[in-house]
Amino acid sequence: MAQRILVTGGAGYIGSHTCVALRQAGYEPVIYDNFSNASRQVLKRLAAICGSAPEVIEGDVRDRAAIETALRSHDIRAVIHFAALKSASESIEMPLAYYDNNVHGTVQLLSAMRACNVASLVFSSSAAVYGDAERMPVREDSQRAAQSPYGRTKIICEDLLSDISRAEPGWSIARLRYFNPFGAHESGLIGEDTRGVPPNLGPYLTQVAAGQRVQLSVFGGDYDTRDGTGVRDFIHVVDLAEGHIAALRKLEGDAGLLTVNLGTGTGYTVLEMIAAFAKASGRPVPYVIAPRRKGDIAECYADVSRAREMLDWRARRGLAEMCADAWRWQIRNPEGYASDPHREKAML
Ligand SMILES: O=c1ccn([C@@H]2O[C@H](COP(=O)(O)OP(=O)(O)O[C@H]3O[C@H](CO)[C@H](O)[C@H](O)[C@H]3O)[C@@H](O)[C@H]2O)c(=O)[nH]1
Repeated sequence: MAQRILVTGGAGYIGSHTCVALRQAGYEPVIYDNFSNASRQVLKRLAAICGSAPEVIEGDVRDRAAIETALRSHDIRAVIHFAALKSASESIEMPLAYYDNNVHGTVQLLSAMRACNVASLVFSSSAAVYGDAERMPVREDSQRAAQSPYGRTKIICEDLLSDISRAEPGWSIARLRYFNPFGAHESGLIGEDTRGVPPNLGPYLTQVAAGQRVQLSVFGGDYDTRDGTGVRDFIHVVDLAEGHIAALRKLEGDAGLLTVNLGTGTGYTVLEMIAAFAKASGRPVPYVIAPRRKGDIAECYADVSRAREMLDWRARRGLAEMCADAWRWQIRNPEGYASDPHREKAML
């Protein structure tokens, strides 16, 4: 029987793509999600892609008893822990919610896992832990210095995981530091469903190209980069999802603690992203250069050598594919998962 993997936050953007990758790799994902920032529609879409929907448990990661029940009743072997709040800017306004969901949630999850003898964990960390790193591409052993409460919750969880793995050697833990996910599954059935004003470049760009927003504000045109705008490592969400399978496989072999960047190793500027997206969509992307955004850094892209060596994984999809897939998702789902149900029926 396929090994069952509990995927907290499995109905979210990266989580849903990881459920597809898990099925393709012969695992059985069990989604654990409180749907606070995800749609139940994703389940139908996963069924259309995978042949059947994964099992779903509606629950909160801060509910230790509910996680224990989920782990025991589904004979779970490992956990991929996505469930968290993820907006750096929002975290500045509401730090307590971030510490509660991200740190307290992880403590509860780990306690439940220990009680149930489930000792294999893939943890969602972020390039946000690096802050304004001195050297690019940034290596895993760079100093961490987060710029936001969100980034600090990730550092605290990373430290918690290293302390636990030192104290209790039975654990197998991968801390994966994601760079900037973009794109969607090639089917156009699952993608990033942003509620309200998108805080990140990818969905904002997509909505401007679709005519849902008038123009993009480019935050800062005077950085010390090749065209003055910020540089980031945009990674196709399906590549990112596949990185989790590589990590899971690695954990099956060795106990211990791994920390790995999941990026492409290539940085693109905001203006390069705009040009690539305009090309992929065939639509103009009006923009204006605006003041720098508070807390932003000039550039951040990954050193990917450890991912290659330790996980035998690398990103395979390029910028054009990322943009084309994001655009397909957008035009098929102009309102995200809340799009017209008749239209949805026609798609499935
Ligand atoms: O409307 C926008 C949105 C973004 N940007 C620019 O686009 C780049 C990327 O910004 P994002 O908000 O998309 O992503 P960040 O790199 O700021 O942060 C994201 O990636 C980080 C990891 O690198 C963390 O995970 C963080 O939580 C997540 O929001 C930055 O130069 C930003 O200034 C714009 O110019 N206009």
